[in-house]
Amino acid sequence: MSQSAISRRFFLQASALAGATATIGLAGESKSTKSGAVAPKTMMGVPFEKVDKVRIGIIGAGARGQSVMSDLLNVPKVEIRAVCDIDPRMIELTKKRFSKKGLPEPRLYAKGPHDFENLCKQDDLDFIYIATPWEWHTEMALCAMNHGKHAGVEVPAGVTMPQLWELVRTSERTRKHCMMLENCCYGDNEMMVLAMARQGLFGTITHGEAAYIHNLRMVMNEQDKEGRYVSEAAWRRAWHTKENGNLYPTHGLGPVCWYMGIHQGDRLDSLVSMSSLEASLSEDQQERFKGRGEHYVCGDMNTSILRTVKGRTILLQHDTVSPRPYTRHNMIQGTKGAFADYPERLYLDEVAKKTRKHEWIEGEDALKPYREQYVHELWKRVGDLARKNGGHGGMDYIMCYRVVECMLEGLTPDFNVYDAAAWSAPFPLSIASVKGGGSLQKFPDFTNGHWSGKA
Ligand SMILES: NC(=O)c1ccc[n+]([C@@H]2O[C@H](COP(=O)([O-])OP(=O)(O)OC[C@H]3O[C@@H](n4cnc5c(N)ncnc54)[C@H](O)[C@@H]3O)[C@@H](O)[C@H]2O)c1
Repeated sequence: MSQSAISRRFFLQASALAGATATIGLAGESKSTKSGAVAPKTMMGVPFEKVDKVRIGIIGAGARGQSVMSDLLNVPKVEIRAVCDIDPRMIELTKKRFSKKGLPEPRLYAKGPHDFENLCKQDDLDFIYIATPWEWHTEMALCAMNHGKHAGVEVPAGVTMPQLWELVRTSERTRKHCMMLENCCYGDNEMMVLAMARQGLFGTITHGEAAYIHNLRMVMNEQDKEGRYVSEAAWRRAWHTKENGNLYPTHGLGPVCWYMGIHQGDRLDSLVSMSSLEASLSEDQQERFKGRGEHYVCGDMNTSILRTVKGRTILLQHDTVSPRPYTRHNMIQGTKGAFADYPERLYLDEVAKKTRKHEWIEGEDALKPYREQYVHELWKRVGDLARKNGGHGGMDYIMCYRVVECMLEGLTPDFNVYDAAAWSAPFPLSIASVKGGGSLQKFPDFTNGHWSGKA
């Protein structure tokens, strides 16, 4: 097993976080390519350099940036020293937040769409968090790494294959981490299922299901009193006029990749994708606004099927326009059992054999003993604080806390640039597959062989 797999296993097995410090000092190894040239060193298993406080810059202080800022300010040993946004209202909100907390105001950057480059040059920053519209993520993460900072980028990390490759190459060249901050990996259910998967409760894992099904029709149209678009209405709807595929793959996919141990002995290999017709967004626009003169091309429901090198399959869906309740599916199937979410339920072959009933174990009382047995160590330690302080039921606080902890203790991050690239790749690959009538698309091996643990 590779060193990175070992360090991750410490973390993923829930009870041994303290033991993870044993991985300090690991370094990636060079690898010769066929042409004889030396490939850049991998970032797999590379720990953060240890720091005694974490100095953070934030690019994008909109809805998400403000929420994560609030979480970060509740994590011990964090200093937010710089904030950038092109919208003066977000700069004002930031000022108010800091003055309310009695904290020194961070350096503020608001002089246009490229002022973030000046933030990246500020020399007293360790980590730059990026929460801007998708089209900016890669450029900003590259800039952060090129100026010697670790990057923490919102989802997805990039929207084209060349962008994802550039992130990988830049992280390897600069030796800076590029983490895509997939907060859903840190949800209490997701971390519990991770512990179950790692401890073999599901047997051999064969299949998973993931999704981002969230009716965002209101969000995509919100306007303030002056008629200006609010938050994601300013940019998200525009993507529906340009691309047809899975525009937001990572919230469901990230946790399933963790359960399957992707990049710890398995790798995403191929994908096929189809989209339904487009109808919900245009009907809604027509009904509420008599249309906006916009033409939507993104099918309401996009369904992709992914296959891993080991032969596991993942159903991955995206629908942000249809009227139905929220789900990320969060489903995992193995030879001994399954878990599915929304609502959460468990199926164990050994229980079914005893009860002779093919029924889910569901409901608070029935699931309680499993929750108690498999609660993740991080949730045990900081779950109360997370629930009190954190966005999205506490998962955002747990994620912020964990990133900071890794930097303070000099640990290998829980995910790296290869995860960012592979989990984001269904964005461009599904678009290509839909264009090709459901054609098969191959995932490249972003890790240069290091996924197998043998390279
Ligand atoms: N992980 C999650 O749970 C989660 C939740 C919501 C949003 N997001 C992601 O976070 C990102 C931001 O989403 P949001 O909801 O905050 O959107 P938003 O529109 O509210 O915020 C984006 C901010 O970026 C600023 N911005 C745009 N271009 C900029 C530039 N060149 N330089 C500096 N600032 C710039 C905007 O002024 C705005 O304040 C998106 O990628 C979104 O997908 C993630």
